[in-house]
Amino acid sequence: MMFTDELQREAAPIIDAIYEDDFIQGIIKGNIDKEAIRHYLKADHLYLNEFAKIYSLLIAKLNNKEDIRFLLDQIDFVINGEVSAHYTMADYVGEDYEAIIAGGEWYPSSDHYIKHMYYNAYKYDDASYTICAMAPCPYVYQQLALKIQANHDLTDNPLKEWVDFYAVNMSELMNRLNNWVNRFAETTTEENRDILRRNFLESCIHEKRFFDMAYRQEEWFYV
Ligand SMILES: Cc1ncc(CO)c(N)n1
Repeated sequence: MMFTDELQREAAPIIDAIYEDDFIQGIIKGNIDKEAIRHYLKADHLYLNEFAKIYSLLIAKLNNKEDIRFLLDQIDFVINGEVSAHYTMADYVGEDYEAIIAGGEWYPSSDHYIKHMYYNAYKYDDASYTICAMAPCPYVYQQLALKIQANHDLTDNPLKEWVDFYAVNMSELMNRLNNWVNRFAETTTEENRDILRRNFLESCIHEKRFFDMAYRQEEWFYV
């Protein structure tokens, strides 16, 4: 079994728990509180901006021109492509997207997630540590979308296009990220593999907390 297969096997219970949580169950039913979606968009717009910037830190760790070209394409996808998934959510809320995301911030759970990725990008020279912290972003969404599609008919669900987007757009990225990590994992120490494993599983938990953050409309200060 490849190292990343082991990671994904260990992540399965976390993804199952996310699937059962209120945010995803609300997506499945097509009746999630619009305030939860507004809060999600406020946070996720900023999260994706940082995700794109962290890709640029990864580029500095790579030498292969084709790998660098791929990450440049991923920066474009995150900034200009994934916004279509956000537009689906804005349509559900019934408000202008730019108006919704205005005033967003790194709420506590999103702040922790973003800094987990940056910490690894600045601490380690090898890209694999950062990639393991970033990989649950596409992987968890892909697995949730595929599980929703397999278990539910979303024909009349106003958030169907959000699910469909993540079911189809993550495969090439996951293959590339997995290849990078597996190549490094084959030659590094068990101690370093444990760091990679923890980075990946912590980010799966960060994904769970991000959805919960949106559902609870988490803020820094309750006054
Ligand atoms: C927090 C978060 N994780 C993953 C994705 C999927 O790209 C996203 N848009 N936001």
